[in-house]
Amino acid sequence: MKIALLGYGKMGKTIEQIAIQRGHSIVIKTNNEDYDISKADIAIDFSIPTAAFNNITHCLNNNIPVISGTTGWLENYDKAVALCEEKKGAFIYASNFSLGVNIFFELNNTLAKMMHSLKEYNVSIEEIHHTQKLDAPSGTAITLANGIIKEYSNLNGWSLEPNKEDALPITAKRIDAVPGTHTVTYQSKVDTIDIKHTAHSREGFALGAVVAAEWLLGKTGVFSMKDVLNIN
Ligand SMILES: NC(=O)C1=CN([C@@H]2O[C@H](COP(=O)(O)OP(=O)(O)OC[C@H]3O[C@@H](n4cnc5c(N)ncnc54)[C@H](OP(=O)(O)O)[C@@H]3O)[C@@H](O)[C@H]2O)C=CC1
Ligand SMILES: O=C(O)C1=N[C@H](C(=O)O)C[C@H](O)C1
Repeated sequence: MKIALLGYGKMGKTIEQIAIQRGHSIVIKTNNEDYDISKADIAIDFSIPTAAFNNITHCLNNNIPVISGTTGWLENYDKAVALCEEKKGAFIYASNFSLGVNIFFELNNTLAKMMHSLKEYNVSIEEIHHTQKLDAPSGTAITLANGIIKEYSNLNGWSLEPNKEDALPITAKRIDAVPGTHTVTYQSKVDTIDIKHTAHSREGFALGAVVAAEWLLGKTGVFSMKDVLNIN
């Protein structure tokens, strides 16, 4: 595949290495909006929250399938979906492309189904990332929170404030070069249940994005990593 890398930062560079190892070529690598997308078979956007939606719409308007891993732009997700459907294009967004985190999402959903009626446990999320991260909480933490909130009728959303009524608390920590650690905790007076995913590098995210691009090429529609990984 001829791949356009929209965003050539930490993730763009890791994706480049893995894509080349898997026999693909990189025809565009850019850190701005000045590129000729018609040269590419598919685009992979790992840019910044304020640029992702423009990159995605530019691809869809030019009939180029697009993968986006950029977080912090989801207020425009429904518009991206509508445009993809209108143009009969192909689009995947995932807050986290790694296989391990997508399994962790399923564990989180199952655990929330088991815990929601046990009122002695309080649920919370902690995420830890490197200090260069622009958004908080992480996209992955938001996906985890949504998986929990849909099981809890007393939770109306999530909050970075610790004691907000009706909200699932998320703590976001920024430490040195941490690639991404997520912990979901259920705490009672007598015990604690934690489930935790720790990324050791960016390779898992990058491999998942390339696998998603390979899977998406030739398809039409809006998909998720559950489709790519054939989960459920
Ligand atoms: N879904 C997943 O699995 C993962 C998602 N992410 C997300 O991916 C995004 C990128 O992460 P990361 O690579 O670590 O961040 P970086 O800051 O290292 O890279 C982002 C790059 O985007 C560039 N950029 C700025 N404006 C544009 C534009 N208009 N078009 C294209 N590129 C642009 C930046 O350039 P400049 O520095 O010049 O501004 C920078 O090089 C983040 O939102 C992060 O949360 C990260 C890891 C995994
Ligand atoms: O910015 C990052 O680095 C990461 N961002 C994603 C997120 O916001 O969840 C995925 C991963 O945790 C790394």
